[in-house]
Amino acid sequence: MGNTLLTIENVSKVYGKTCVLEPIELSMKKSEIIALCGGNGAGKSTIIKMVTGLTRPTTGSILINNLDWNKNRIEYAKQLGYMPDDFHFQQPLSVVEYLLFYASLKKAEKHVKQTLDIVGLTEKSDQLITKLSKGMRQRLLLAQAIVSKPALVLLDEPTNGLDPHWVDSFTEILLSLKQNGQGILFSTHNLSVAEKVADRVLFLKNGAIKEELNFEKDVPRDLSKFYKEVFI
Ligand SMILES: Nc1ncnc2c1ncn2[C@@H]1O[C@H](COP(=O)(O)OP(=O)(O)OP(=O)(O)O)[C@@H](O)[C@H]1O
Repeated sequence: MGNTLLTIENVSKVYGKTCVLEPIELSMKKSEIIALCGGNGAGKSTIIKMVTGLTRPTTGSILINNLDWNKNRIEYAKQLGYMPDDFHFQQPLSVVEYLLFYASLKKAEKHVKQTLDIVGLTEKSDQLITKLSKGMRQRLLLAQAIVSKPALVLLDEPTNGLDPHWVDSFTEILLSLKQNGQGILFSTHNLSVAEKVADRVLFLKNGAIKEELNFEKDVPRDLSKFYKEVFI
């Protein structure tokens, strides 16, 4: 259990009469990066939202650092940072005010300046968040997810809207989080990002994990070829 960060056991999700996620099992180590890939509606966001605690699983259990959301939500929440796939900023806050607010929830105000620097938003600190471009919004959402240096970083489609420079920087940011001992579970349609950073890639289809590639076991990193052969 010592090196285990996340344990997902027999977790499924049913909405009404529709099963959108078959029971899955996943054990993730500290410092591990896992990418969830698969077509639209495959179940990637559902998994991530269940790990955050925002959506409850229909069956099964999820533990982060051996903590159970059902038993201690506050300690559970402290373990994670979450970047949603879409978020519409409505509050009349500046970039730095927004990040300070989220940082204060986790007593991480001292990391705000450094985090704005990491995501390249220092110069935009005083800009209203409602006036940010899509890519800048994404970078602010990433900042919000990593500012408290959580043990587990959950990112839903983090590279959506990022320009090529920031896609590259994003991969570097993830690798530096890994170096810090943080684990990352993220969903992506960007197979080259998954290839570059992930230790493991899980391929989902119709609410089930169909394939898993473990790069630690020397699988060649050509996901687009693999994806075409298996999924199209
Ligand atoms: N609140 C909900 N009520 C009913 N069905 C839902 C709800 N949220 C998601 N679903 C369904 O669950 C399935 C999986 O959705 P999910 O958002 O997890 O897919 P995804 O793999 O993240 O897709 P995408 O790549 O399009 O973001 C879809 O069929 C979706 O319609």
